[in-house]
Amino acid sequence: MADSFDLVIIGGGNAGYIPAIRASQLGMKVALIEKREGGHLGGTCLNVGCIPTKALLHTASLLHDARTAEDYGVKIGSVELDYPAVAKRREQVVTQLRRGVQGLMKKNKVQVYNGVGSFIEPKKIKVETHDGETHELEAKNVLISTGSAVNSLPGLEFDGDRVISSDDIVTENDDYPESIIILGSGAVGSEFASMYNDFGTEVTLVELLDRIVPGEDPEISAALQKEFEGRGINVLTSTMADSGSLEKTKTGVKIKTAPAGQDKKEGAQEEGGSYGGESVPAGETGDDDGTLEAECLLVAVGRKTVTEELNLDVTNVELTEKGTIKIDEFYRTGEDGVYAAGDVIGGYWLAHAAGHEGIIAVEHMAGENPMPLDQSLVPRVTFTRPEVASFGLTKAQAEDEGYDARETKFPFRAIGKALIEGEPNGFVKIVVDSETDLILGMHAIGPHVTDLITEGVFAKLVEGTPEEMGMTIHPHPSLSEVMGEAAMASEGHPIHF
Ligand SMILES: Cc1cc2nc3c(=O)[nH]c(=O)nc-3n(C[C@H](O)[C@H](O)[C@H](O)COP(=O)(O)OP(=O)(O)OC[C@H]3O[C@@H](n4cnc5c(N)ncnc54)[C@H](O)[C@@H]3O)c2cc1C
Ligand SMILES: NC(=O)c1ccc[n+]([C@@H]2O[C@H](COP(=O)([O-])OP(=O)(O)OC[C@H]3O[C@@H](n4cnc5c(N)ncnc54)[C@H](O)[C@@H]3O)[C@@H](O)[C@H]2O)c1
Repeated sequence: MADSFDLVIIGGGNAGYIPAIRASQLGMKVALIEKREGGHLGGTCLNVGCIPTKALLHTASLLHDARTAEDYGVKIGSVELDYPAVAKRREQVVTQLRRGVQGLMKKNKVQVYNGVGSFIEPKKIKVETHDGETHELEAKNVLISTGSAVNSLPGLEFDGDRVISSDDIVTENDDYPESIIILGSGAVGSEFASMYNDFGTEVTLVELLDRIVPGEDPEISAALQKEFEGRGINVLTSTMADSGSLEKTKTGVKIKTAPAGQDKKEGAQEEGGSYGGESVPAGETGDDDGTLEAECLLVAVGRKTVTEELNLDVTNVELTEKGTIKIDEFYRTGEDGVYAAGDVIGGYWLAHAAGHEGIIAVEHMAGENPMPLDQSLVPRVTFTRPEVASFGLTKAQAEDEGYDARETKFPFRAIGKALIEGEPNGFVKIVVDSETDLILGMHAIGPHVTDLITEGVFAKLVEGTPEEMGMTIHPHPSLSEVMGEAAMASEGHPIHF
């Protein structure tokens, strides 16, 4: 006999377990299916994404602080990285959070199944467990949240040793490379470039487009590149790696690179680019024999959606050409009562976006009246040193959309706390509609901007103006003062610059 549920969710990442909790709060009987071995919930983000990477980046940041401690009058002596201990701590953090999510499922009476979920019929789901058991679940509604997985390029297939993915880095327990070539400078490529550079690894960052973090404001890309190069990272933009030339040697890899042709760049912009989408194949290079050599090659050119095991053919769920599931503003697919959220639908491939999308989907199922997600309110964050954060439109994008936009920039070097913390580089930009004085976007690089950006998002959410942000009293001395100053600068009266 099939078990019956108000909602069956396939995929236990942010777009799955978070809406499971919300659905339970709304009185639904919920089942959550997760295929990861060990039944670990939390998806990419908790197991191989946000959390383990940020744990590693925290160590990188501590290393940097320890190496520069003498500038602040603290003598530490020799500073060394104990990688097995770093990996152990990373795992402790991940394990503790996994337990937390498991506990939340229990608390919210969500029935968790560990196995592969697939459609038998649009409202009948099969779970095949790893030890060969099968369960059938009847569902009034289904939420597909099967997420995304690492994606390589033809000729650069992952081998876990010389040609590696982000999954390999965050599950490595013993060692880290002395040198690395990183293909792709989106969030994955740039964060690992920053981390390995702090670890002491020799890093070459190769980007097909003409600037790194190409999804960000061009001035942010230029500022990050300057910081990276100042730290000794070899940054190659407008550069194409020839996958056919890959050679695995006794000690590592060799690959040829050449200037990227315009056609390839356009392909990358259309199909991939930072924050989601499909990657473009690494093509042939020209005559220039710019051979790169390193211990390993990280391919970080975007991810692919996971839908193969779902047996979508028995439903009216449709896929786009890029393999993402087609949805409407409430995340309804083409099949009545079947919704989809998270990386599997494309858009911003970010954990916080995934969770919000899933919540809107289940609130809609429950007959609540959720507001559709405003994409311009999704903060985009990159945890490099220095950090990058943004939301909404750049000035150029705003003008393309017909706004009479004005842009103002305020530097961190005019903020006392930034000097105290030894982080004077960076700035916050605010883009405003000159006609209405409403905020259209913010773009920031510098200390803790991944935290600071939320103030701007909230101001935009409540249709606040820079005038009101400027009137908000920011504690002194704090980094948050940069937000108030940027807002006052937008009104033509910054105080400290
Ligand atoms: C290295 C890295 C770092 C990142 N850092 C950040 C960050 O700092 N901040 C941020 O916002 N985002 C970050 N992201 C992106 C973030 O991880 C994703 O946007 C987020 O995990 C998407 O959540 P999701 O639930 O849609 O998909 P996923 O997290 O991919 O979860 C999908 C789940 O579904 C399961 N599944 C798939 N098919 C089936 C099936 N048929 N049956 C049962 N289960 C199935 C999978 O095992 C998986 O657990 C990072 C990503 C990577 C790779
Ligand atoms: N801090 C965060 O929020 C965070 C961290 C990591 C990952 N993520 C998410 O995970 C997803 C995957 O990240 P990603 O960085 O792998 O993908 P991405 O799409 O963000 O960036 C891929 C980059 O690779 C470049 N590229 C494509 N083909 C190339 C080639 N052949 N050679 C060189 N460069 C090439 C693209 O131009 C682009 O800059 C993203 O959507 C991102 O939002 C988020």
